[in-house]
Amino acid sequence: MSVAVPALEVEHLSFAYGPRKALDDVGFRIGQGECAILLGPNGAGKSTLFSLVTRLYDAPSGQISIAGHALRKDSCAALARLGVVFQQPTLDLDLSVAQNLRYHASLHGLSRKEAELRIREELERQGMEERRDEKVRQLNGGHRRRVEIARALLHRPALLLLDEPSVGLDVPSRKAMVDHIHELCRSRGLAVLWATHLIDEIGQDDSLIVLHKGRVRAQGTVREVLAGQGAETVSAAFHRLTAEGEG
Ligand SMILES: Nc1ncnc2c1ncn2[C@@H]1O[C@H](COP(=O)(O)OP(=O)(O)OP(=O)(O)O)[C@@H](O)[C@H]1O
Repeated sequence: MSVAVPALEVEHLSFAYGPRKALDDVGFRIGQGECAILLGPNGAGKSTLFSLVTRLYDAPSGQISIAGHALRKDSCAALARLGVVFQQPTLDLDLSVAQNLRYHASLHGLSRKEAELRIREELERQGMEERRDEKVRQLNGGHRRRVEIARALLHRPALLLLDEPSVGLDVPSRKAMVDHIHELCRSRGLAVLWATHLIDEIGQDDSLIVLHKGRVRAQGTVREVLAGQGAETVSAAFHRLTAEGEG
């Protein structure tokens, strides 16, 4: 992939549930190595956006491209470059860590040998290698999340979607996860779209996309969004942006 190709490009994306508009002409780009935080109050359209990027729903209008592959025309190539961690855990609790990961690797067509190499690499990266033969049921919430992130990375995606992955984690587990994701962006050039309500998870170098009532209200680096709102904190900028149009 050339440097100029964004990991995710969304153009003129709209979606409605019957008469209810959920997304209205949404557009943004996420470059390689960029960690983009998606902020929005309840009902802003975050889950709808994720459902369209993962192709759970088809977008009737607009265009989504993942690593240069148009999702509608070239969906296999586009989805092959996508990793996802859903809000609800999706591991099989009665399989071991390694079995869960092997299953995912085989779905992505990795050879057994390549799968074993990558499983070891991802588990080591998160300090989980010695837990590989334990059943997922025996792991705590933070460790389960680590396995889910390892699984989402096995096929080396260009873009990782994270849907509030830190919900329910204790403070040390959250911090470990946030640090790990930022490190992946820096060291591997992984691009991330991360939906969260937790403003303290945002890093200095992250970019922000603020969604409200189905429209992008602001996007840019943390500094640009703060300057645009004349705000000192992300929290203050967020409240200004999402108070507009209320009532
Ligand atoms: N299945 C559905 N049928 C009808 N309306 C829906 C459906 N799912 C979502 N909506 C509506 O679409 C809009 C966007 O919802 P969405 O769930 O995408 O927002 P969200 O930002 O993910 O919210 P939350 O933070 O609460 O998960 C809301 O007005 C919501 O009520």
